[in-house]
Amino acid sequence: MEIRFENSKKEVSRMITEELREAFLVEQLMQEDKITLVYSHYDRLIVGGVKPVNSQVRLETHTELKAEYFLERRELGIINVGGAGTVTADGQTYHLDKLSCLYLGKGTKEVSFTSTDAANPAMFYLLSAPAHAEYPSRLMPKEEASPVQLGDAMTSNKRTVYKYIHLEGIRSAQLVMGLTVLEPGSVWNSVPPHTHTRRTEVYFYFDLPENQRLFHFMGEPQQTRSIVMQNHDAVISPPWSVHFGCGTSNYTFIWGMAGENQVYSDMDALTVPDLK
Ligand SMILES: O=C[C@H](O)[C@@H](O)CC(=O)C(=O)O
Ligand SMILES: [Zn+2]
Repeated sequence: MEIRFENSKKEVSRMITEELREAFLVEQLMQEDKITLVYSHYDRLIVGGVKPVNSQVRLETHTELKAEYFLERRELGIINVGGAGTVTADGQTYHLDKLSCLYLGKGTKEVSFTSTDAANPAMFYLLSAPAHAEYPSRLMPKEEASPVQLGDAMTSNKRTVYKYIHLEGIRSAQLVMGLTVLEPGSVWNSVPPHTHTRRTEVYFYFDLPENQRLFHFMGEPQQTRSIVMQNHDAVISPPWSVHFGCGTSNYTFIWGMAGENQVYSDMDALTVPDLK
């Protein structure tokens, strides 16, 4: 597991492209038959991915956690972005079709991932936050994730937000998680943009065709920076940073947050002309 520490606003404002990518971009999370994990010190979020093909893959603890098992003091949100698969947690088997979400609460000891069909493997996106209270594990298919329509075709940002782990959905100690599907022809996500110093956010982009790219914007609103991303890359958004993107094609993304509170609508809104 890779460990990444924080960077100050001032430091970030002076970073060259490579430094910015090294600090915030998490590349290619979906590796065959192994778990990729990055521990960010922004709200201690762990971002990861696993694509089981030929074998069952287990979630192991890591020396940095000083824990007997990964979820001893943590909770985990899982969203499948591939073919059908199963997650087994302490003997209980959960079936996840594409875009189903599974929440595993603190105290879950054994976690493993399998694909139903090796020819169309599951791809599980993982986001974990520290948890000091136990909430029940729960599966939620996309159909139950309260869709909200946002944006307009005229501003190329027509999209549907699905919330899974939040105050009115799957309850958690601090994790908030869901996904946003852009309509064909719409390419701008999270515009008009916002910040929320109360929470760190991580974006994971998928269903972006191989030879297309996503321009993810970060930084202070009056000093934006961009990171060019590919399908299955994630990006860490510090609490003080804007987070929005534009694709050269249609795409979908998972957003996830942790921090001071769990109120989804508690954003500090910006207008497009606020940006520099
Ligand atoms: O704080 C909330 C997150 O940035 C996302 O939910 C926003 C988003 O998916 C969108 O507007 O498209
Ligand atoms: Zn946000």
